[in-house]
Amino acid sequence: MRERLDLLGLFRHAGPAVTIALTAMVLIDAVVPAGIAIAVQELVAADGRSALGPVLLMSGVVLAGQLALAFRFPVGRLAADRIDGAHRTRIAALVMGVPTVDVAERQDVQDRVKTTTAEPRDWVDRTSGDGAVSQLELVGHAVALVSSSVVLSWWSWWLVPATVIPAVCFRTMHGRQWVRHFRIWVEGVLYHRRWKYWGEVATTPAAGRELRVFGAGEWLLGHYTRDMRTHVDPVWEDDRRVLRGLWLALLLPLAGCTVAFTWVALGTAAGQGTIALEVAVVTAAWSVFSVAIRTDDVISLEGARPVRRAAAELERINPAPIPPRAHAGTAAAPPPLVRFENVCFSYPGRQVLNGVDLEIRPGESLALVGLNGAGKSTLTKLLAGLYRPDSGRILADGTDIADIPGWQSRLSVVFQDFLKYPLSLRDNIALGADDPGLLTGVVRDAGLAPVVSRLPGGYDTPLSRSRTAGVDLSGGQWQQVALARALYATRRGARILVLDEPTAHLDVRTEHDLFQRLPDITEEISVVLISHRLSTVRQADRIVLLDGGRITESGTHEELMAGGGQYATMYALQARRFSQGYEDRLDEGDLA
Ligand SMILES: Nc1ncnc2c1ncn2[C@@H]1O[C@H](COP(=O)(O)OP(=O)(O)OP(=O)(O)O)[C@@H](O)[C@H]1O
Repeated sequence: MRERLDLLGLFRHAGPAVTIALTAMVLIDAVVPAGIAIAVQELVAADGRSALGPVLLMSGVVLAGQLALAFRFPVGRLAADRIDGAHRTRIAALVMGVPTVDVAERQDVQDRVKTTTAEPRDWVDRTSGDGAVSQLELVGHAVALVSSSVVLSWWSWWLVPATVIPAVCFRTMHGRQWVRHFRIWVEGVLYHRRWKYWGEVATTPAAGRELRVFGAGEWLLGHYTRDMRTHVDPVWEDDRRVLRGLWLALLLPLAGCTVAFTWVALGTAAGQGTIALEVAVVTAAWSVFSVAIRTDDVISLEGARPVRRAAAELERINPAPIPPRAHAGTAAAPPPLVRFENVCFSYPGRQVLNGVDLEIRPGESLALVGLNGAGKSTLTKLLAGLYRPDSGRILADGTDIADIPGWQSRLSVVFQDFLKYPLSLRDNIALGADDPGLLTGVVRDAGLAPVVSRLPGGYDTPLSRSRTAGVDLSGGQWQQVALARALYATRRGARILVLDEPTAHLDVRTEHDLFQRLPDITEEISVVLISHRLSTVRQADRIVLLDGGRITESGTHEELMAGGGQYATMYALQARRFSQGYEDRLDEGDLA
């Protein structure tokens, strides 16, 4: 019951006009049979008197019914779409509202997000909006039953249970058959996906080449048929069962109608009621029957249930309000002194940081180096407050960053896997906080100015081939866009700039130019730079080496080289390989 009320409550997202219009149409549709019964009664009873009134009544009822029928689907679609829009926005806000990313990364959270926001692909898939509209229609069915019952009771109140009870029993039985059918279908959905997959493989040109060359067509069709039969055999078997059961179940409302028709006919013959009343009652009994056999809402309600449940479970993740951005023009505070104190952190089943002690001093450029998988990116995500340490603390000017409101707006990051928005260059950099005065400067600093001059629409060129007049950029140019985005945030108040492999896709010259400019463009900002190219990090004020979950070396390039530790070994090895023309990344095997 609660789930059903919740569904009706979703109409608050459809807007009052649409909700009122749809409710009116559903109610008109529901009372049309009773209205026709009354109009027919009036017509028959007119008998010689002017039939103008009854004819007008009949015309009005029929017309209203037809109009309601014509508008019900588009208005219902509009309501469902608005509800779905609000529902999906709410889910996105819920997930976005969690300041750390560990919750969003959880498999159970991902599964629920997928369930609750998926577009319907198969006949069993339904959205929240579909469920809400079906629930309203169910209310309409109840109104239809009540209004027809009123007409039936004019003959005898016994006619109401005699017709309505078998009709409700039929609806319940047939509804259960549909729910069972639905569940059988859903149980085999894994095989459904598989045979869909085999079907796609069989018909795509790329796969077609391989299948022909390797003569694997028969093998693939075998899989296709086997998986399809595994899924559809139980469904077809249940189809047959439903059809067999439907005949038996239909006997119930038919028996109710037959009793009503016979009773009324015999009564009229015996002079118990007028012909006019008989016609009205027979029409109402037919209406009860027709309401009983409309069970299409059952699938919508059942299909929307997992969507609603997943949404309710996501509601429990308890989001915080999305933190405000730092604003341009506000006197930006100087960069803080950041201290990692004995920080430990694990992903599920894997400890990555094991007692990190580290200082990021105000305004310094700090290079963080280490082998692949050492935990460098993880450390910067902890700094950005995207994860919380399992133990230990990260302090900014003595306060735990978890207790600093809007901490994330004080940072700017170029992530290794930065996003490429299919939007204009302007939006890709400003992310909606447009300030033309800042844009030109960061584009120049990121080395993007020549690219912008070649774009057909300048800053407003969509960076996606799928958009009208859109263009795509090269990997290196996209990286410059990500850098410009990060620099833009620093101009708006961020005071720590994290660069995680910011030049991995840049050519040597562009990279060299960028690092030459970096000290000037990041003045009064702390910079944390992660790079595998040790030739580029050597210019940093300080270099720290992360190994075995701890900071094991710290100093300037010269100090670390003189120390002869792991950094010195890595540097020497990389310099040698570079001079021989090899790629300059190192992994554990190189140091053995
Ligand atoms: N979201 C995650 N869930 C589970 N494990 C993760 C996740 N992100 C990273 N890891 C694991 O944590 C370890 C450290 O990863 P991280 O990306 O921090 O290393 P890194 O030093 O930045 O590596 P690279 O130099 O290759 O970029 C790796 O073993 C990685 O597989």
